[in-house]
Amino acid sequence: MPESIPLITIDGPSGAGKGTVSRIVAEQLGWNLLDSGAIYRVLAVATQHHDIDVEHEEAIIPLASHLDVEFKIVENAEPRVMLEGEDVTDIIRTEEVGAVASKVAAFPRVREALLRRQRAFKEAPGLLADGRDMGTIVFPDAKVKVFLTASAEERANRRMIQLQQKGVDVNIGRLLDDIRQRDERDQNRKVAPLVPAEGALIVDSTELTIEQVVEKILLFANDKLS
Ligand SMILES: Nc1ncnc2c1ncn2[C@@H]1O[C@H](COP(=O)(O)OP(=O)(O)O)[C@@H](O)[C@H]1O
Ligand SMILES: Nc1ccn([C@@H]2O[C@H](COP(=O)(O)OP(=O)(O)O)[C@@H](O)[C@H]2O)c(=O)n1
Repeated sequence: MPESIPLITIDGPSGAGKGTVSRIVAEQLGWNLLDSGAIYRVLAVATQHHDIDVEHEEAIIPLASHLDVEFKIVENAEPRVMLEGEDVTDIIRTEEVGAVASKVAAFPRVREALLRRQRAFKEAPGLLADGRDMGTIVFPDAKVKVFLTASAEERANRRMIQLQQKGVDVNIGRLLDDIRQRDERDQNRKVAPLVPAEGALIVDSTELTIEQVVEKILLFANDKLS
């Protein structure tokens, strides 16, 4: 019965550590993982492939409804993200695609079109879902909700290190501006704005290691689920 499938949601701004921590927690629990941001990012790339104006909600809705996205599981590595059969795993992680994703994500009917697809990830033995509205809109009944954040400076710094490790040339000032703009758009949009869900554990990871964040979340989850 779907009601009995346990859920942990982790929402928060860019660079807070949601993806990293979600992967570790899901692996430790042996649960499924939903990286909802990847779906918005794939949609952003799809608008570019199909020459669709990102300001034009009506044109994006059919693309969102029929988005041909697949997460290919690879042993001991990150899943590969496929759009219409093409591997877009690396392209979707760029800051440019993140910015377009947050534009298309501001359209209410585009979000609506992606709801069912996200909810379908709820399968036994459990689901760890990360994004912006996992605890507020997509899975409001989740027993365990976390809001993971960190200062904008720390998040920009983490992104810089992450991109440098991939060999990408970065400018910290520009990264910080991008992060602030995306925060502003995600927090102030009319539908599904980025806000902590009621009852969420708020974790500020600015001064915490990844291990400390994982430990806090697992403790909270154990308590809520037992
Ligand atoms: N608590 C932490 N301390 C230091 N670095 C972190 C921490 N959490 C995550 N990171 C690093 O920050 C970068 C961004 O994390 P990520 O999980 O992609 O964030 P998000 O999914 O919230 O955008 C990654 O390189 C990750 O290893
Ligand atoms: N559940 C979600 C997930 C992402 N998004 C949008 O998609 C963009 C990219 O999400 P992401 O989670 O991949 O971004 P990062 O936190 O990894 O930078 C965000 O800036 C949001 O605008 C959303 O609106 N709702």
